[in-house]
Amino acid sequence: MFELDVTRVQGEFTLEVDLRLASRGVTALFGPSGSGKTTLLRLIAGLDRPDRGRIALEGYVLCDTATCRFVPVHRRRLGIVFQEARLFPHYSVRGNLCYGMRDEDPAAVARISGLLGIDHLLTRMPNTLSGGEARRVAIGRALLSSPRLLLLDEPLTGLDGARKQELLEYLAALVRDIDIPVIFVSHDPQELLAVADDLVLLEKGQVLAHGALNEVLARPELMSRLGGFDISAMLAARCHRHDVRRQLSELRLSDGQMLELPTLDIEPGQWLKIQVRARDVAIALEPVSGTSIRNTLKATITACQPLDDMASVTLVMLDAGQQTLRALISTASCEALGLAPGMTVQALIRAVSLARPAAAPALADQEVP
Ligand SMILES: Nc1ncnc2c1ncn2[C@@H]1O[C@H](COP(=O)(O)OP(=O)(O)OP(=O)(O)O)[C@@H](O)[C@H]1O
Repeated sequence: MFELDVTRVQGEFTLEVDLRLASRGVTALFGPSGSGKTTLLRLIAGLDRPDRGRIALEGYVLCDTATCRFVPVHRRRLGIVFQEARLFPHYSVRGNLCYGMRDEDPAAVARISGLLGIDHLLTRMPNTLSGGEARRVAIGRALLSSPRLLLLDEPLTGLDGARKQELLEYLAALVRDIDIPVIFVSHDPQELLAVADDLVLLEKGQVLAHGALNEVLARPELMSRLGGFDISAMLAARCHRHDVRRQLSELRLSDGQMLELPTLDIEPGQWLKIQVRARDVAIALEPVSGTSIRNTLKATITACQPLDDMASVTLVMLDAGQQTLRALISTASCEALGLAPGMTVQALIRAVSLARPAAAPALADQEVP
């Protein structure tokens, strides 16, 4: 477990955070500009000291003001990747990758460079690399130093669309392969949806919410604070087949229900997560015909909750084959249909609204529901 219980005052601003993060997986730090993300990252890295508090990783204390313990940045064994790659210009890519390794381990270099797609760059010098390639090398170097924790501070910022997408794909695959906690700071909801397991929402130096990404995204009281996220659900589904003529992919949920969406680049048989935005889900009491909506899922209502900041809109929580789905409908419709927990309804979802989060990889076996 990664324990963070720190306070730091900077002028008018106070960061006050008390968090327990998982030992594995990606925790996204999200919050508006000035909410304290960088301040927190600098405390974890050991670039600044808290005024009060303790930071411990798997019981190893990095900092504790009560006992005056402070492990300096170079002895924390953290992998840190900033917005800019900061490679050593006089070392080759291989030299950069091996820089922080205690003993050179060709098998580890081969594994990480394979995962990051930089095998062909190993003899090149940093000034010959593109921005995206240099970031991949920086991430590889951070990982090969056998860190206890990986800190990624907006590692994709400033890359153009194609390079960003490419690096996101490598990153999404990589973070599933490593066995240390990863803290990922980003302003971009699509990046976080692709790589994060958990989300910490910061505001004015305080933790407003912390939990599994899917659960935090579903909390109606956070809707206005989550900016670009929208309320959504992530459904795990298996690619059943592709219909080339109609340019659609058919997916099946674990209970056998089917979804159709524009063709996905995934092999039949593979599992993946699909983002379903609550505002793209409508509800009917009975199966409907004569509609353009291609997807109908039978679901049970588990809760109906008007939004705190918009009472004319109700969030309906649904259970579809033991997966949570959400629908945002008008409170007037909710009342007119008499919707209530326990009712079985039809959730209608437009095919074109369904999306696989950018670069989200196929699910690993242990993630399949
Ligand atoms: N040295 C300092 N002295 C006084 N205030 C500071 C100092 N450094 C940062 N702050 C303030 O602390 C607050 C948190 O800043 P921080 O950089 O952690 O935010 P952030 O969430 O990373 O923002 P961004 O998304 O814009 O990078 C801001 O109000 C900032 O002005």
